[in-house]
Amino acid sequence: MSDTPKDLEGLRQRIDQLDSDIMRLISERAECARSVAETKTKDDPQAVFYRPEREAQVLRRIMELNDGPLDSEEMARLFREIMSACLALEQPVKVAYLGPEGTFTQQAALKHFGESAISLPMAAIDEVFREVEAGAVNYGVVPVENSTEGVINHTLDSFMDSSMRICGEVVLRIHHHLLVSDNTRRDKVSRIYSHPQSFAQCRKWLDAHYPQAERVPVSSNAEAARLVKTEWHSAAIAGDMAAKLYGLTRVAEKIEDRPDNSTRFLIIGNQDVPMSGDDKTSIVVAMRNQPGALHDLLEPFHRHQIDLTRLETRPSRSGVWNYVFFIDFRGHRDEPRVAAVLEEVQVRAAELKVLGSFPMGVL
Ligand SMILES: O=C(O)C(=O)C[C@]1(C(=O)O)C=C[C@@H](O)C=C1
Repeated sequence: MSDTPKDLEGLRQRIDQLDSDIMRLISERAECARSVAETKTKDDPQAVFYRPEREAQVLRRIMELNDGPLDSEEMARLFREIMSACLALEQPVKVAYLGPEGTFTQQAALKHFGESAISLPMAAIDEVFREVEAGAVNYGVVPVENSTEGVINHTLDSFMDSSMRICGEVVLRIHHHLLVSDNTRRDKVSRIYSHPQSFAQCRKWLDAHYPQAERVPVSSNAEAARLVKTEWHSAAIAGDMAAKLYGLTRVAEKIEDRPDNSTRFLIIGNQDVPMSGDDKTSIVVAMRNQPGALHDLLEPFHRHQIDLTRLETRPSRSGVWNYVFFIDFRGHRDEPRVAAVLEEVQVRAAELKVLGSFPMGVL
């Protein structure tokens, strides 16, 4: 770095030169990806181009190699976009998400697949499942749990009726803002629109700042933002994407009660994902309704020292007062230790479905 020029003109010339080098290297990388695609289709005409385990490895490696000055997440985000563009060159990937446009789920889809993916909004979670199942899109993105409000039951229930598998996860920090339009009389806000989950995540802030305003629940944050455009006495609680989409202004930023408020989303698809080196597995298990059933189910995990990351109970679709358990744990189904546990659980359970093994969310 000792030959780095010090004057503005010299620095800009250096940047131009570096940009040319970066562009040449990105093009070379893209050529490589194109050759990867040819190799994949030569071996298998039905080849799958998107490889979640490889993408996770590429991003983790970049984060490990990086020594600044950009922080590792920032660097990984740049590579996320390069890979997204390379994948689009192999085959554009089509992703359905819980819409409408401007929702946090769209943000999660773009964070996971990058801006070169074609993303299509769906009106409901089961529609996302149906589109993937029908082959109209390659993957789907649905929310599964929020750190403040807990699990999204609709998503768990959709897995019970579906053969879809989980191919990945993405965690998004959720920041809510109070938004108004140019027409809003800010001192006269008497109605606030938002999704019920967002109201719940901002309850204390609303009680403190807008105790008198009517809270009107709507189907999504983006819908809340859309409604505000036409009413002078209304505001919306929504995120940045919705604010940008509808040209709204933030009156108050990051109004969520908990600063670590985040939502986990799942990537659903038709493929079994190989090991990436840092994976998670999701299963759904129905136990016979008898004393000690939950203990019997969990005991093998404890004995094989497998780390459970989540356990949810949902009413079973068959029979009153029967329950199924959704369990997430660290490890991949191809690891011998995990395979052994799954075999034992299979014997003890009335029914076991492996929803998928997939890379832990990287970004
Ligand atoms: O390694 C592959 O299989 C590729 O297709 C290349 C590549 C990449 O750009 O690095 C692109 C898309 C895949 O999802 C994973 C990685």
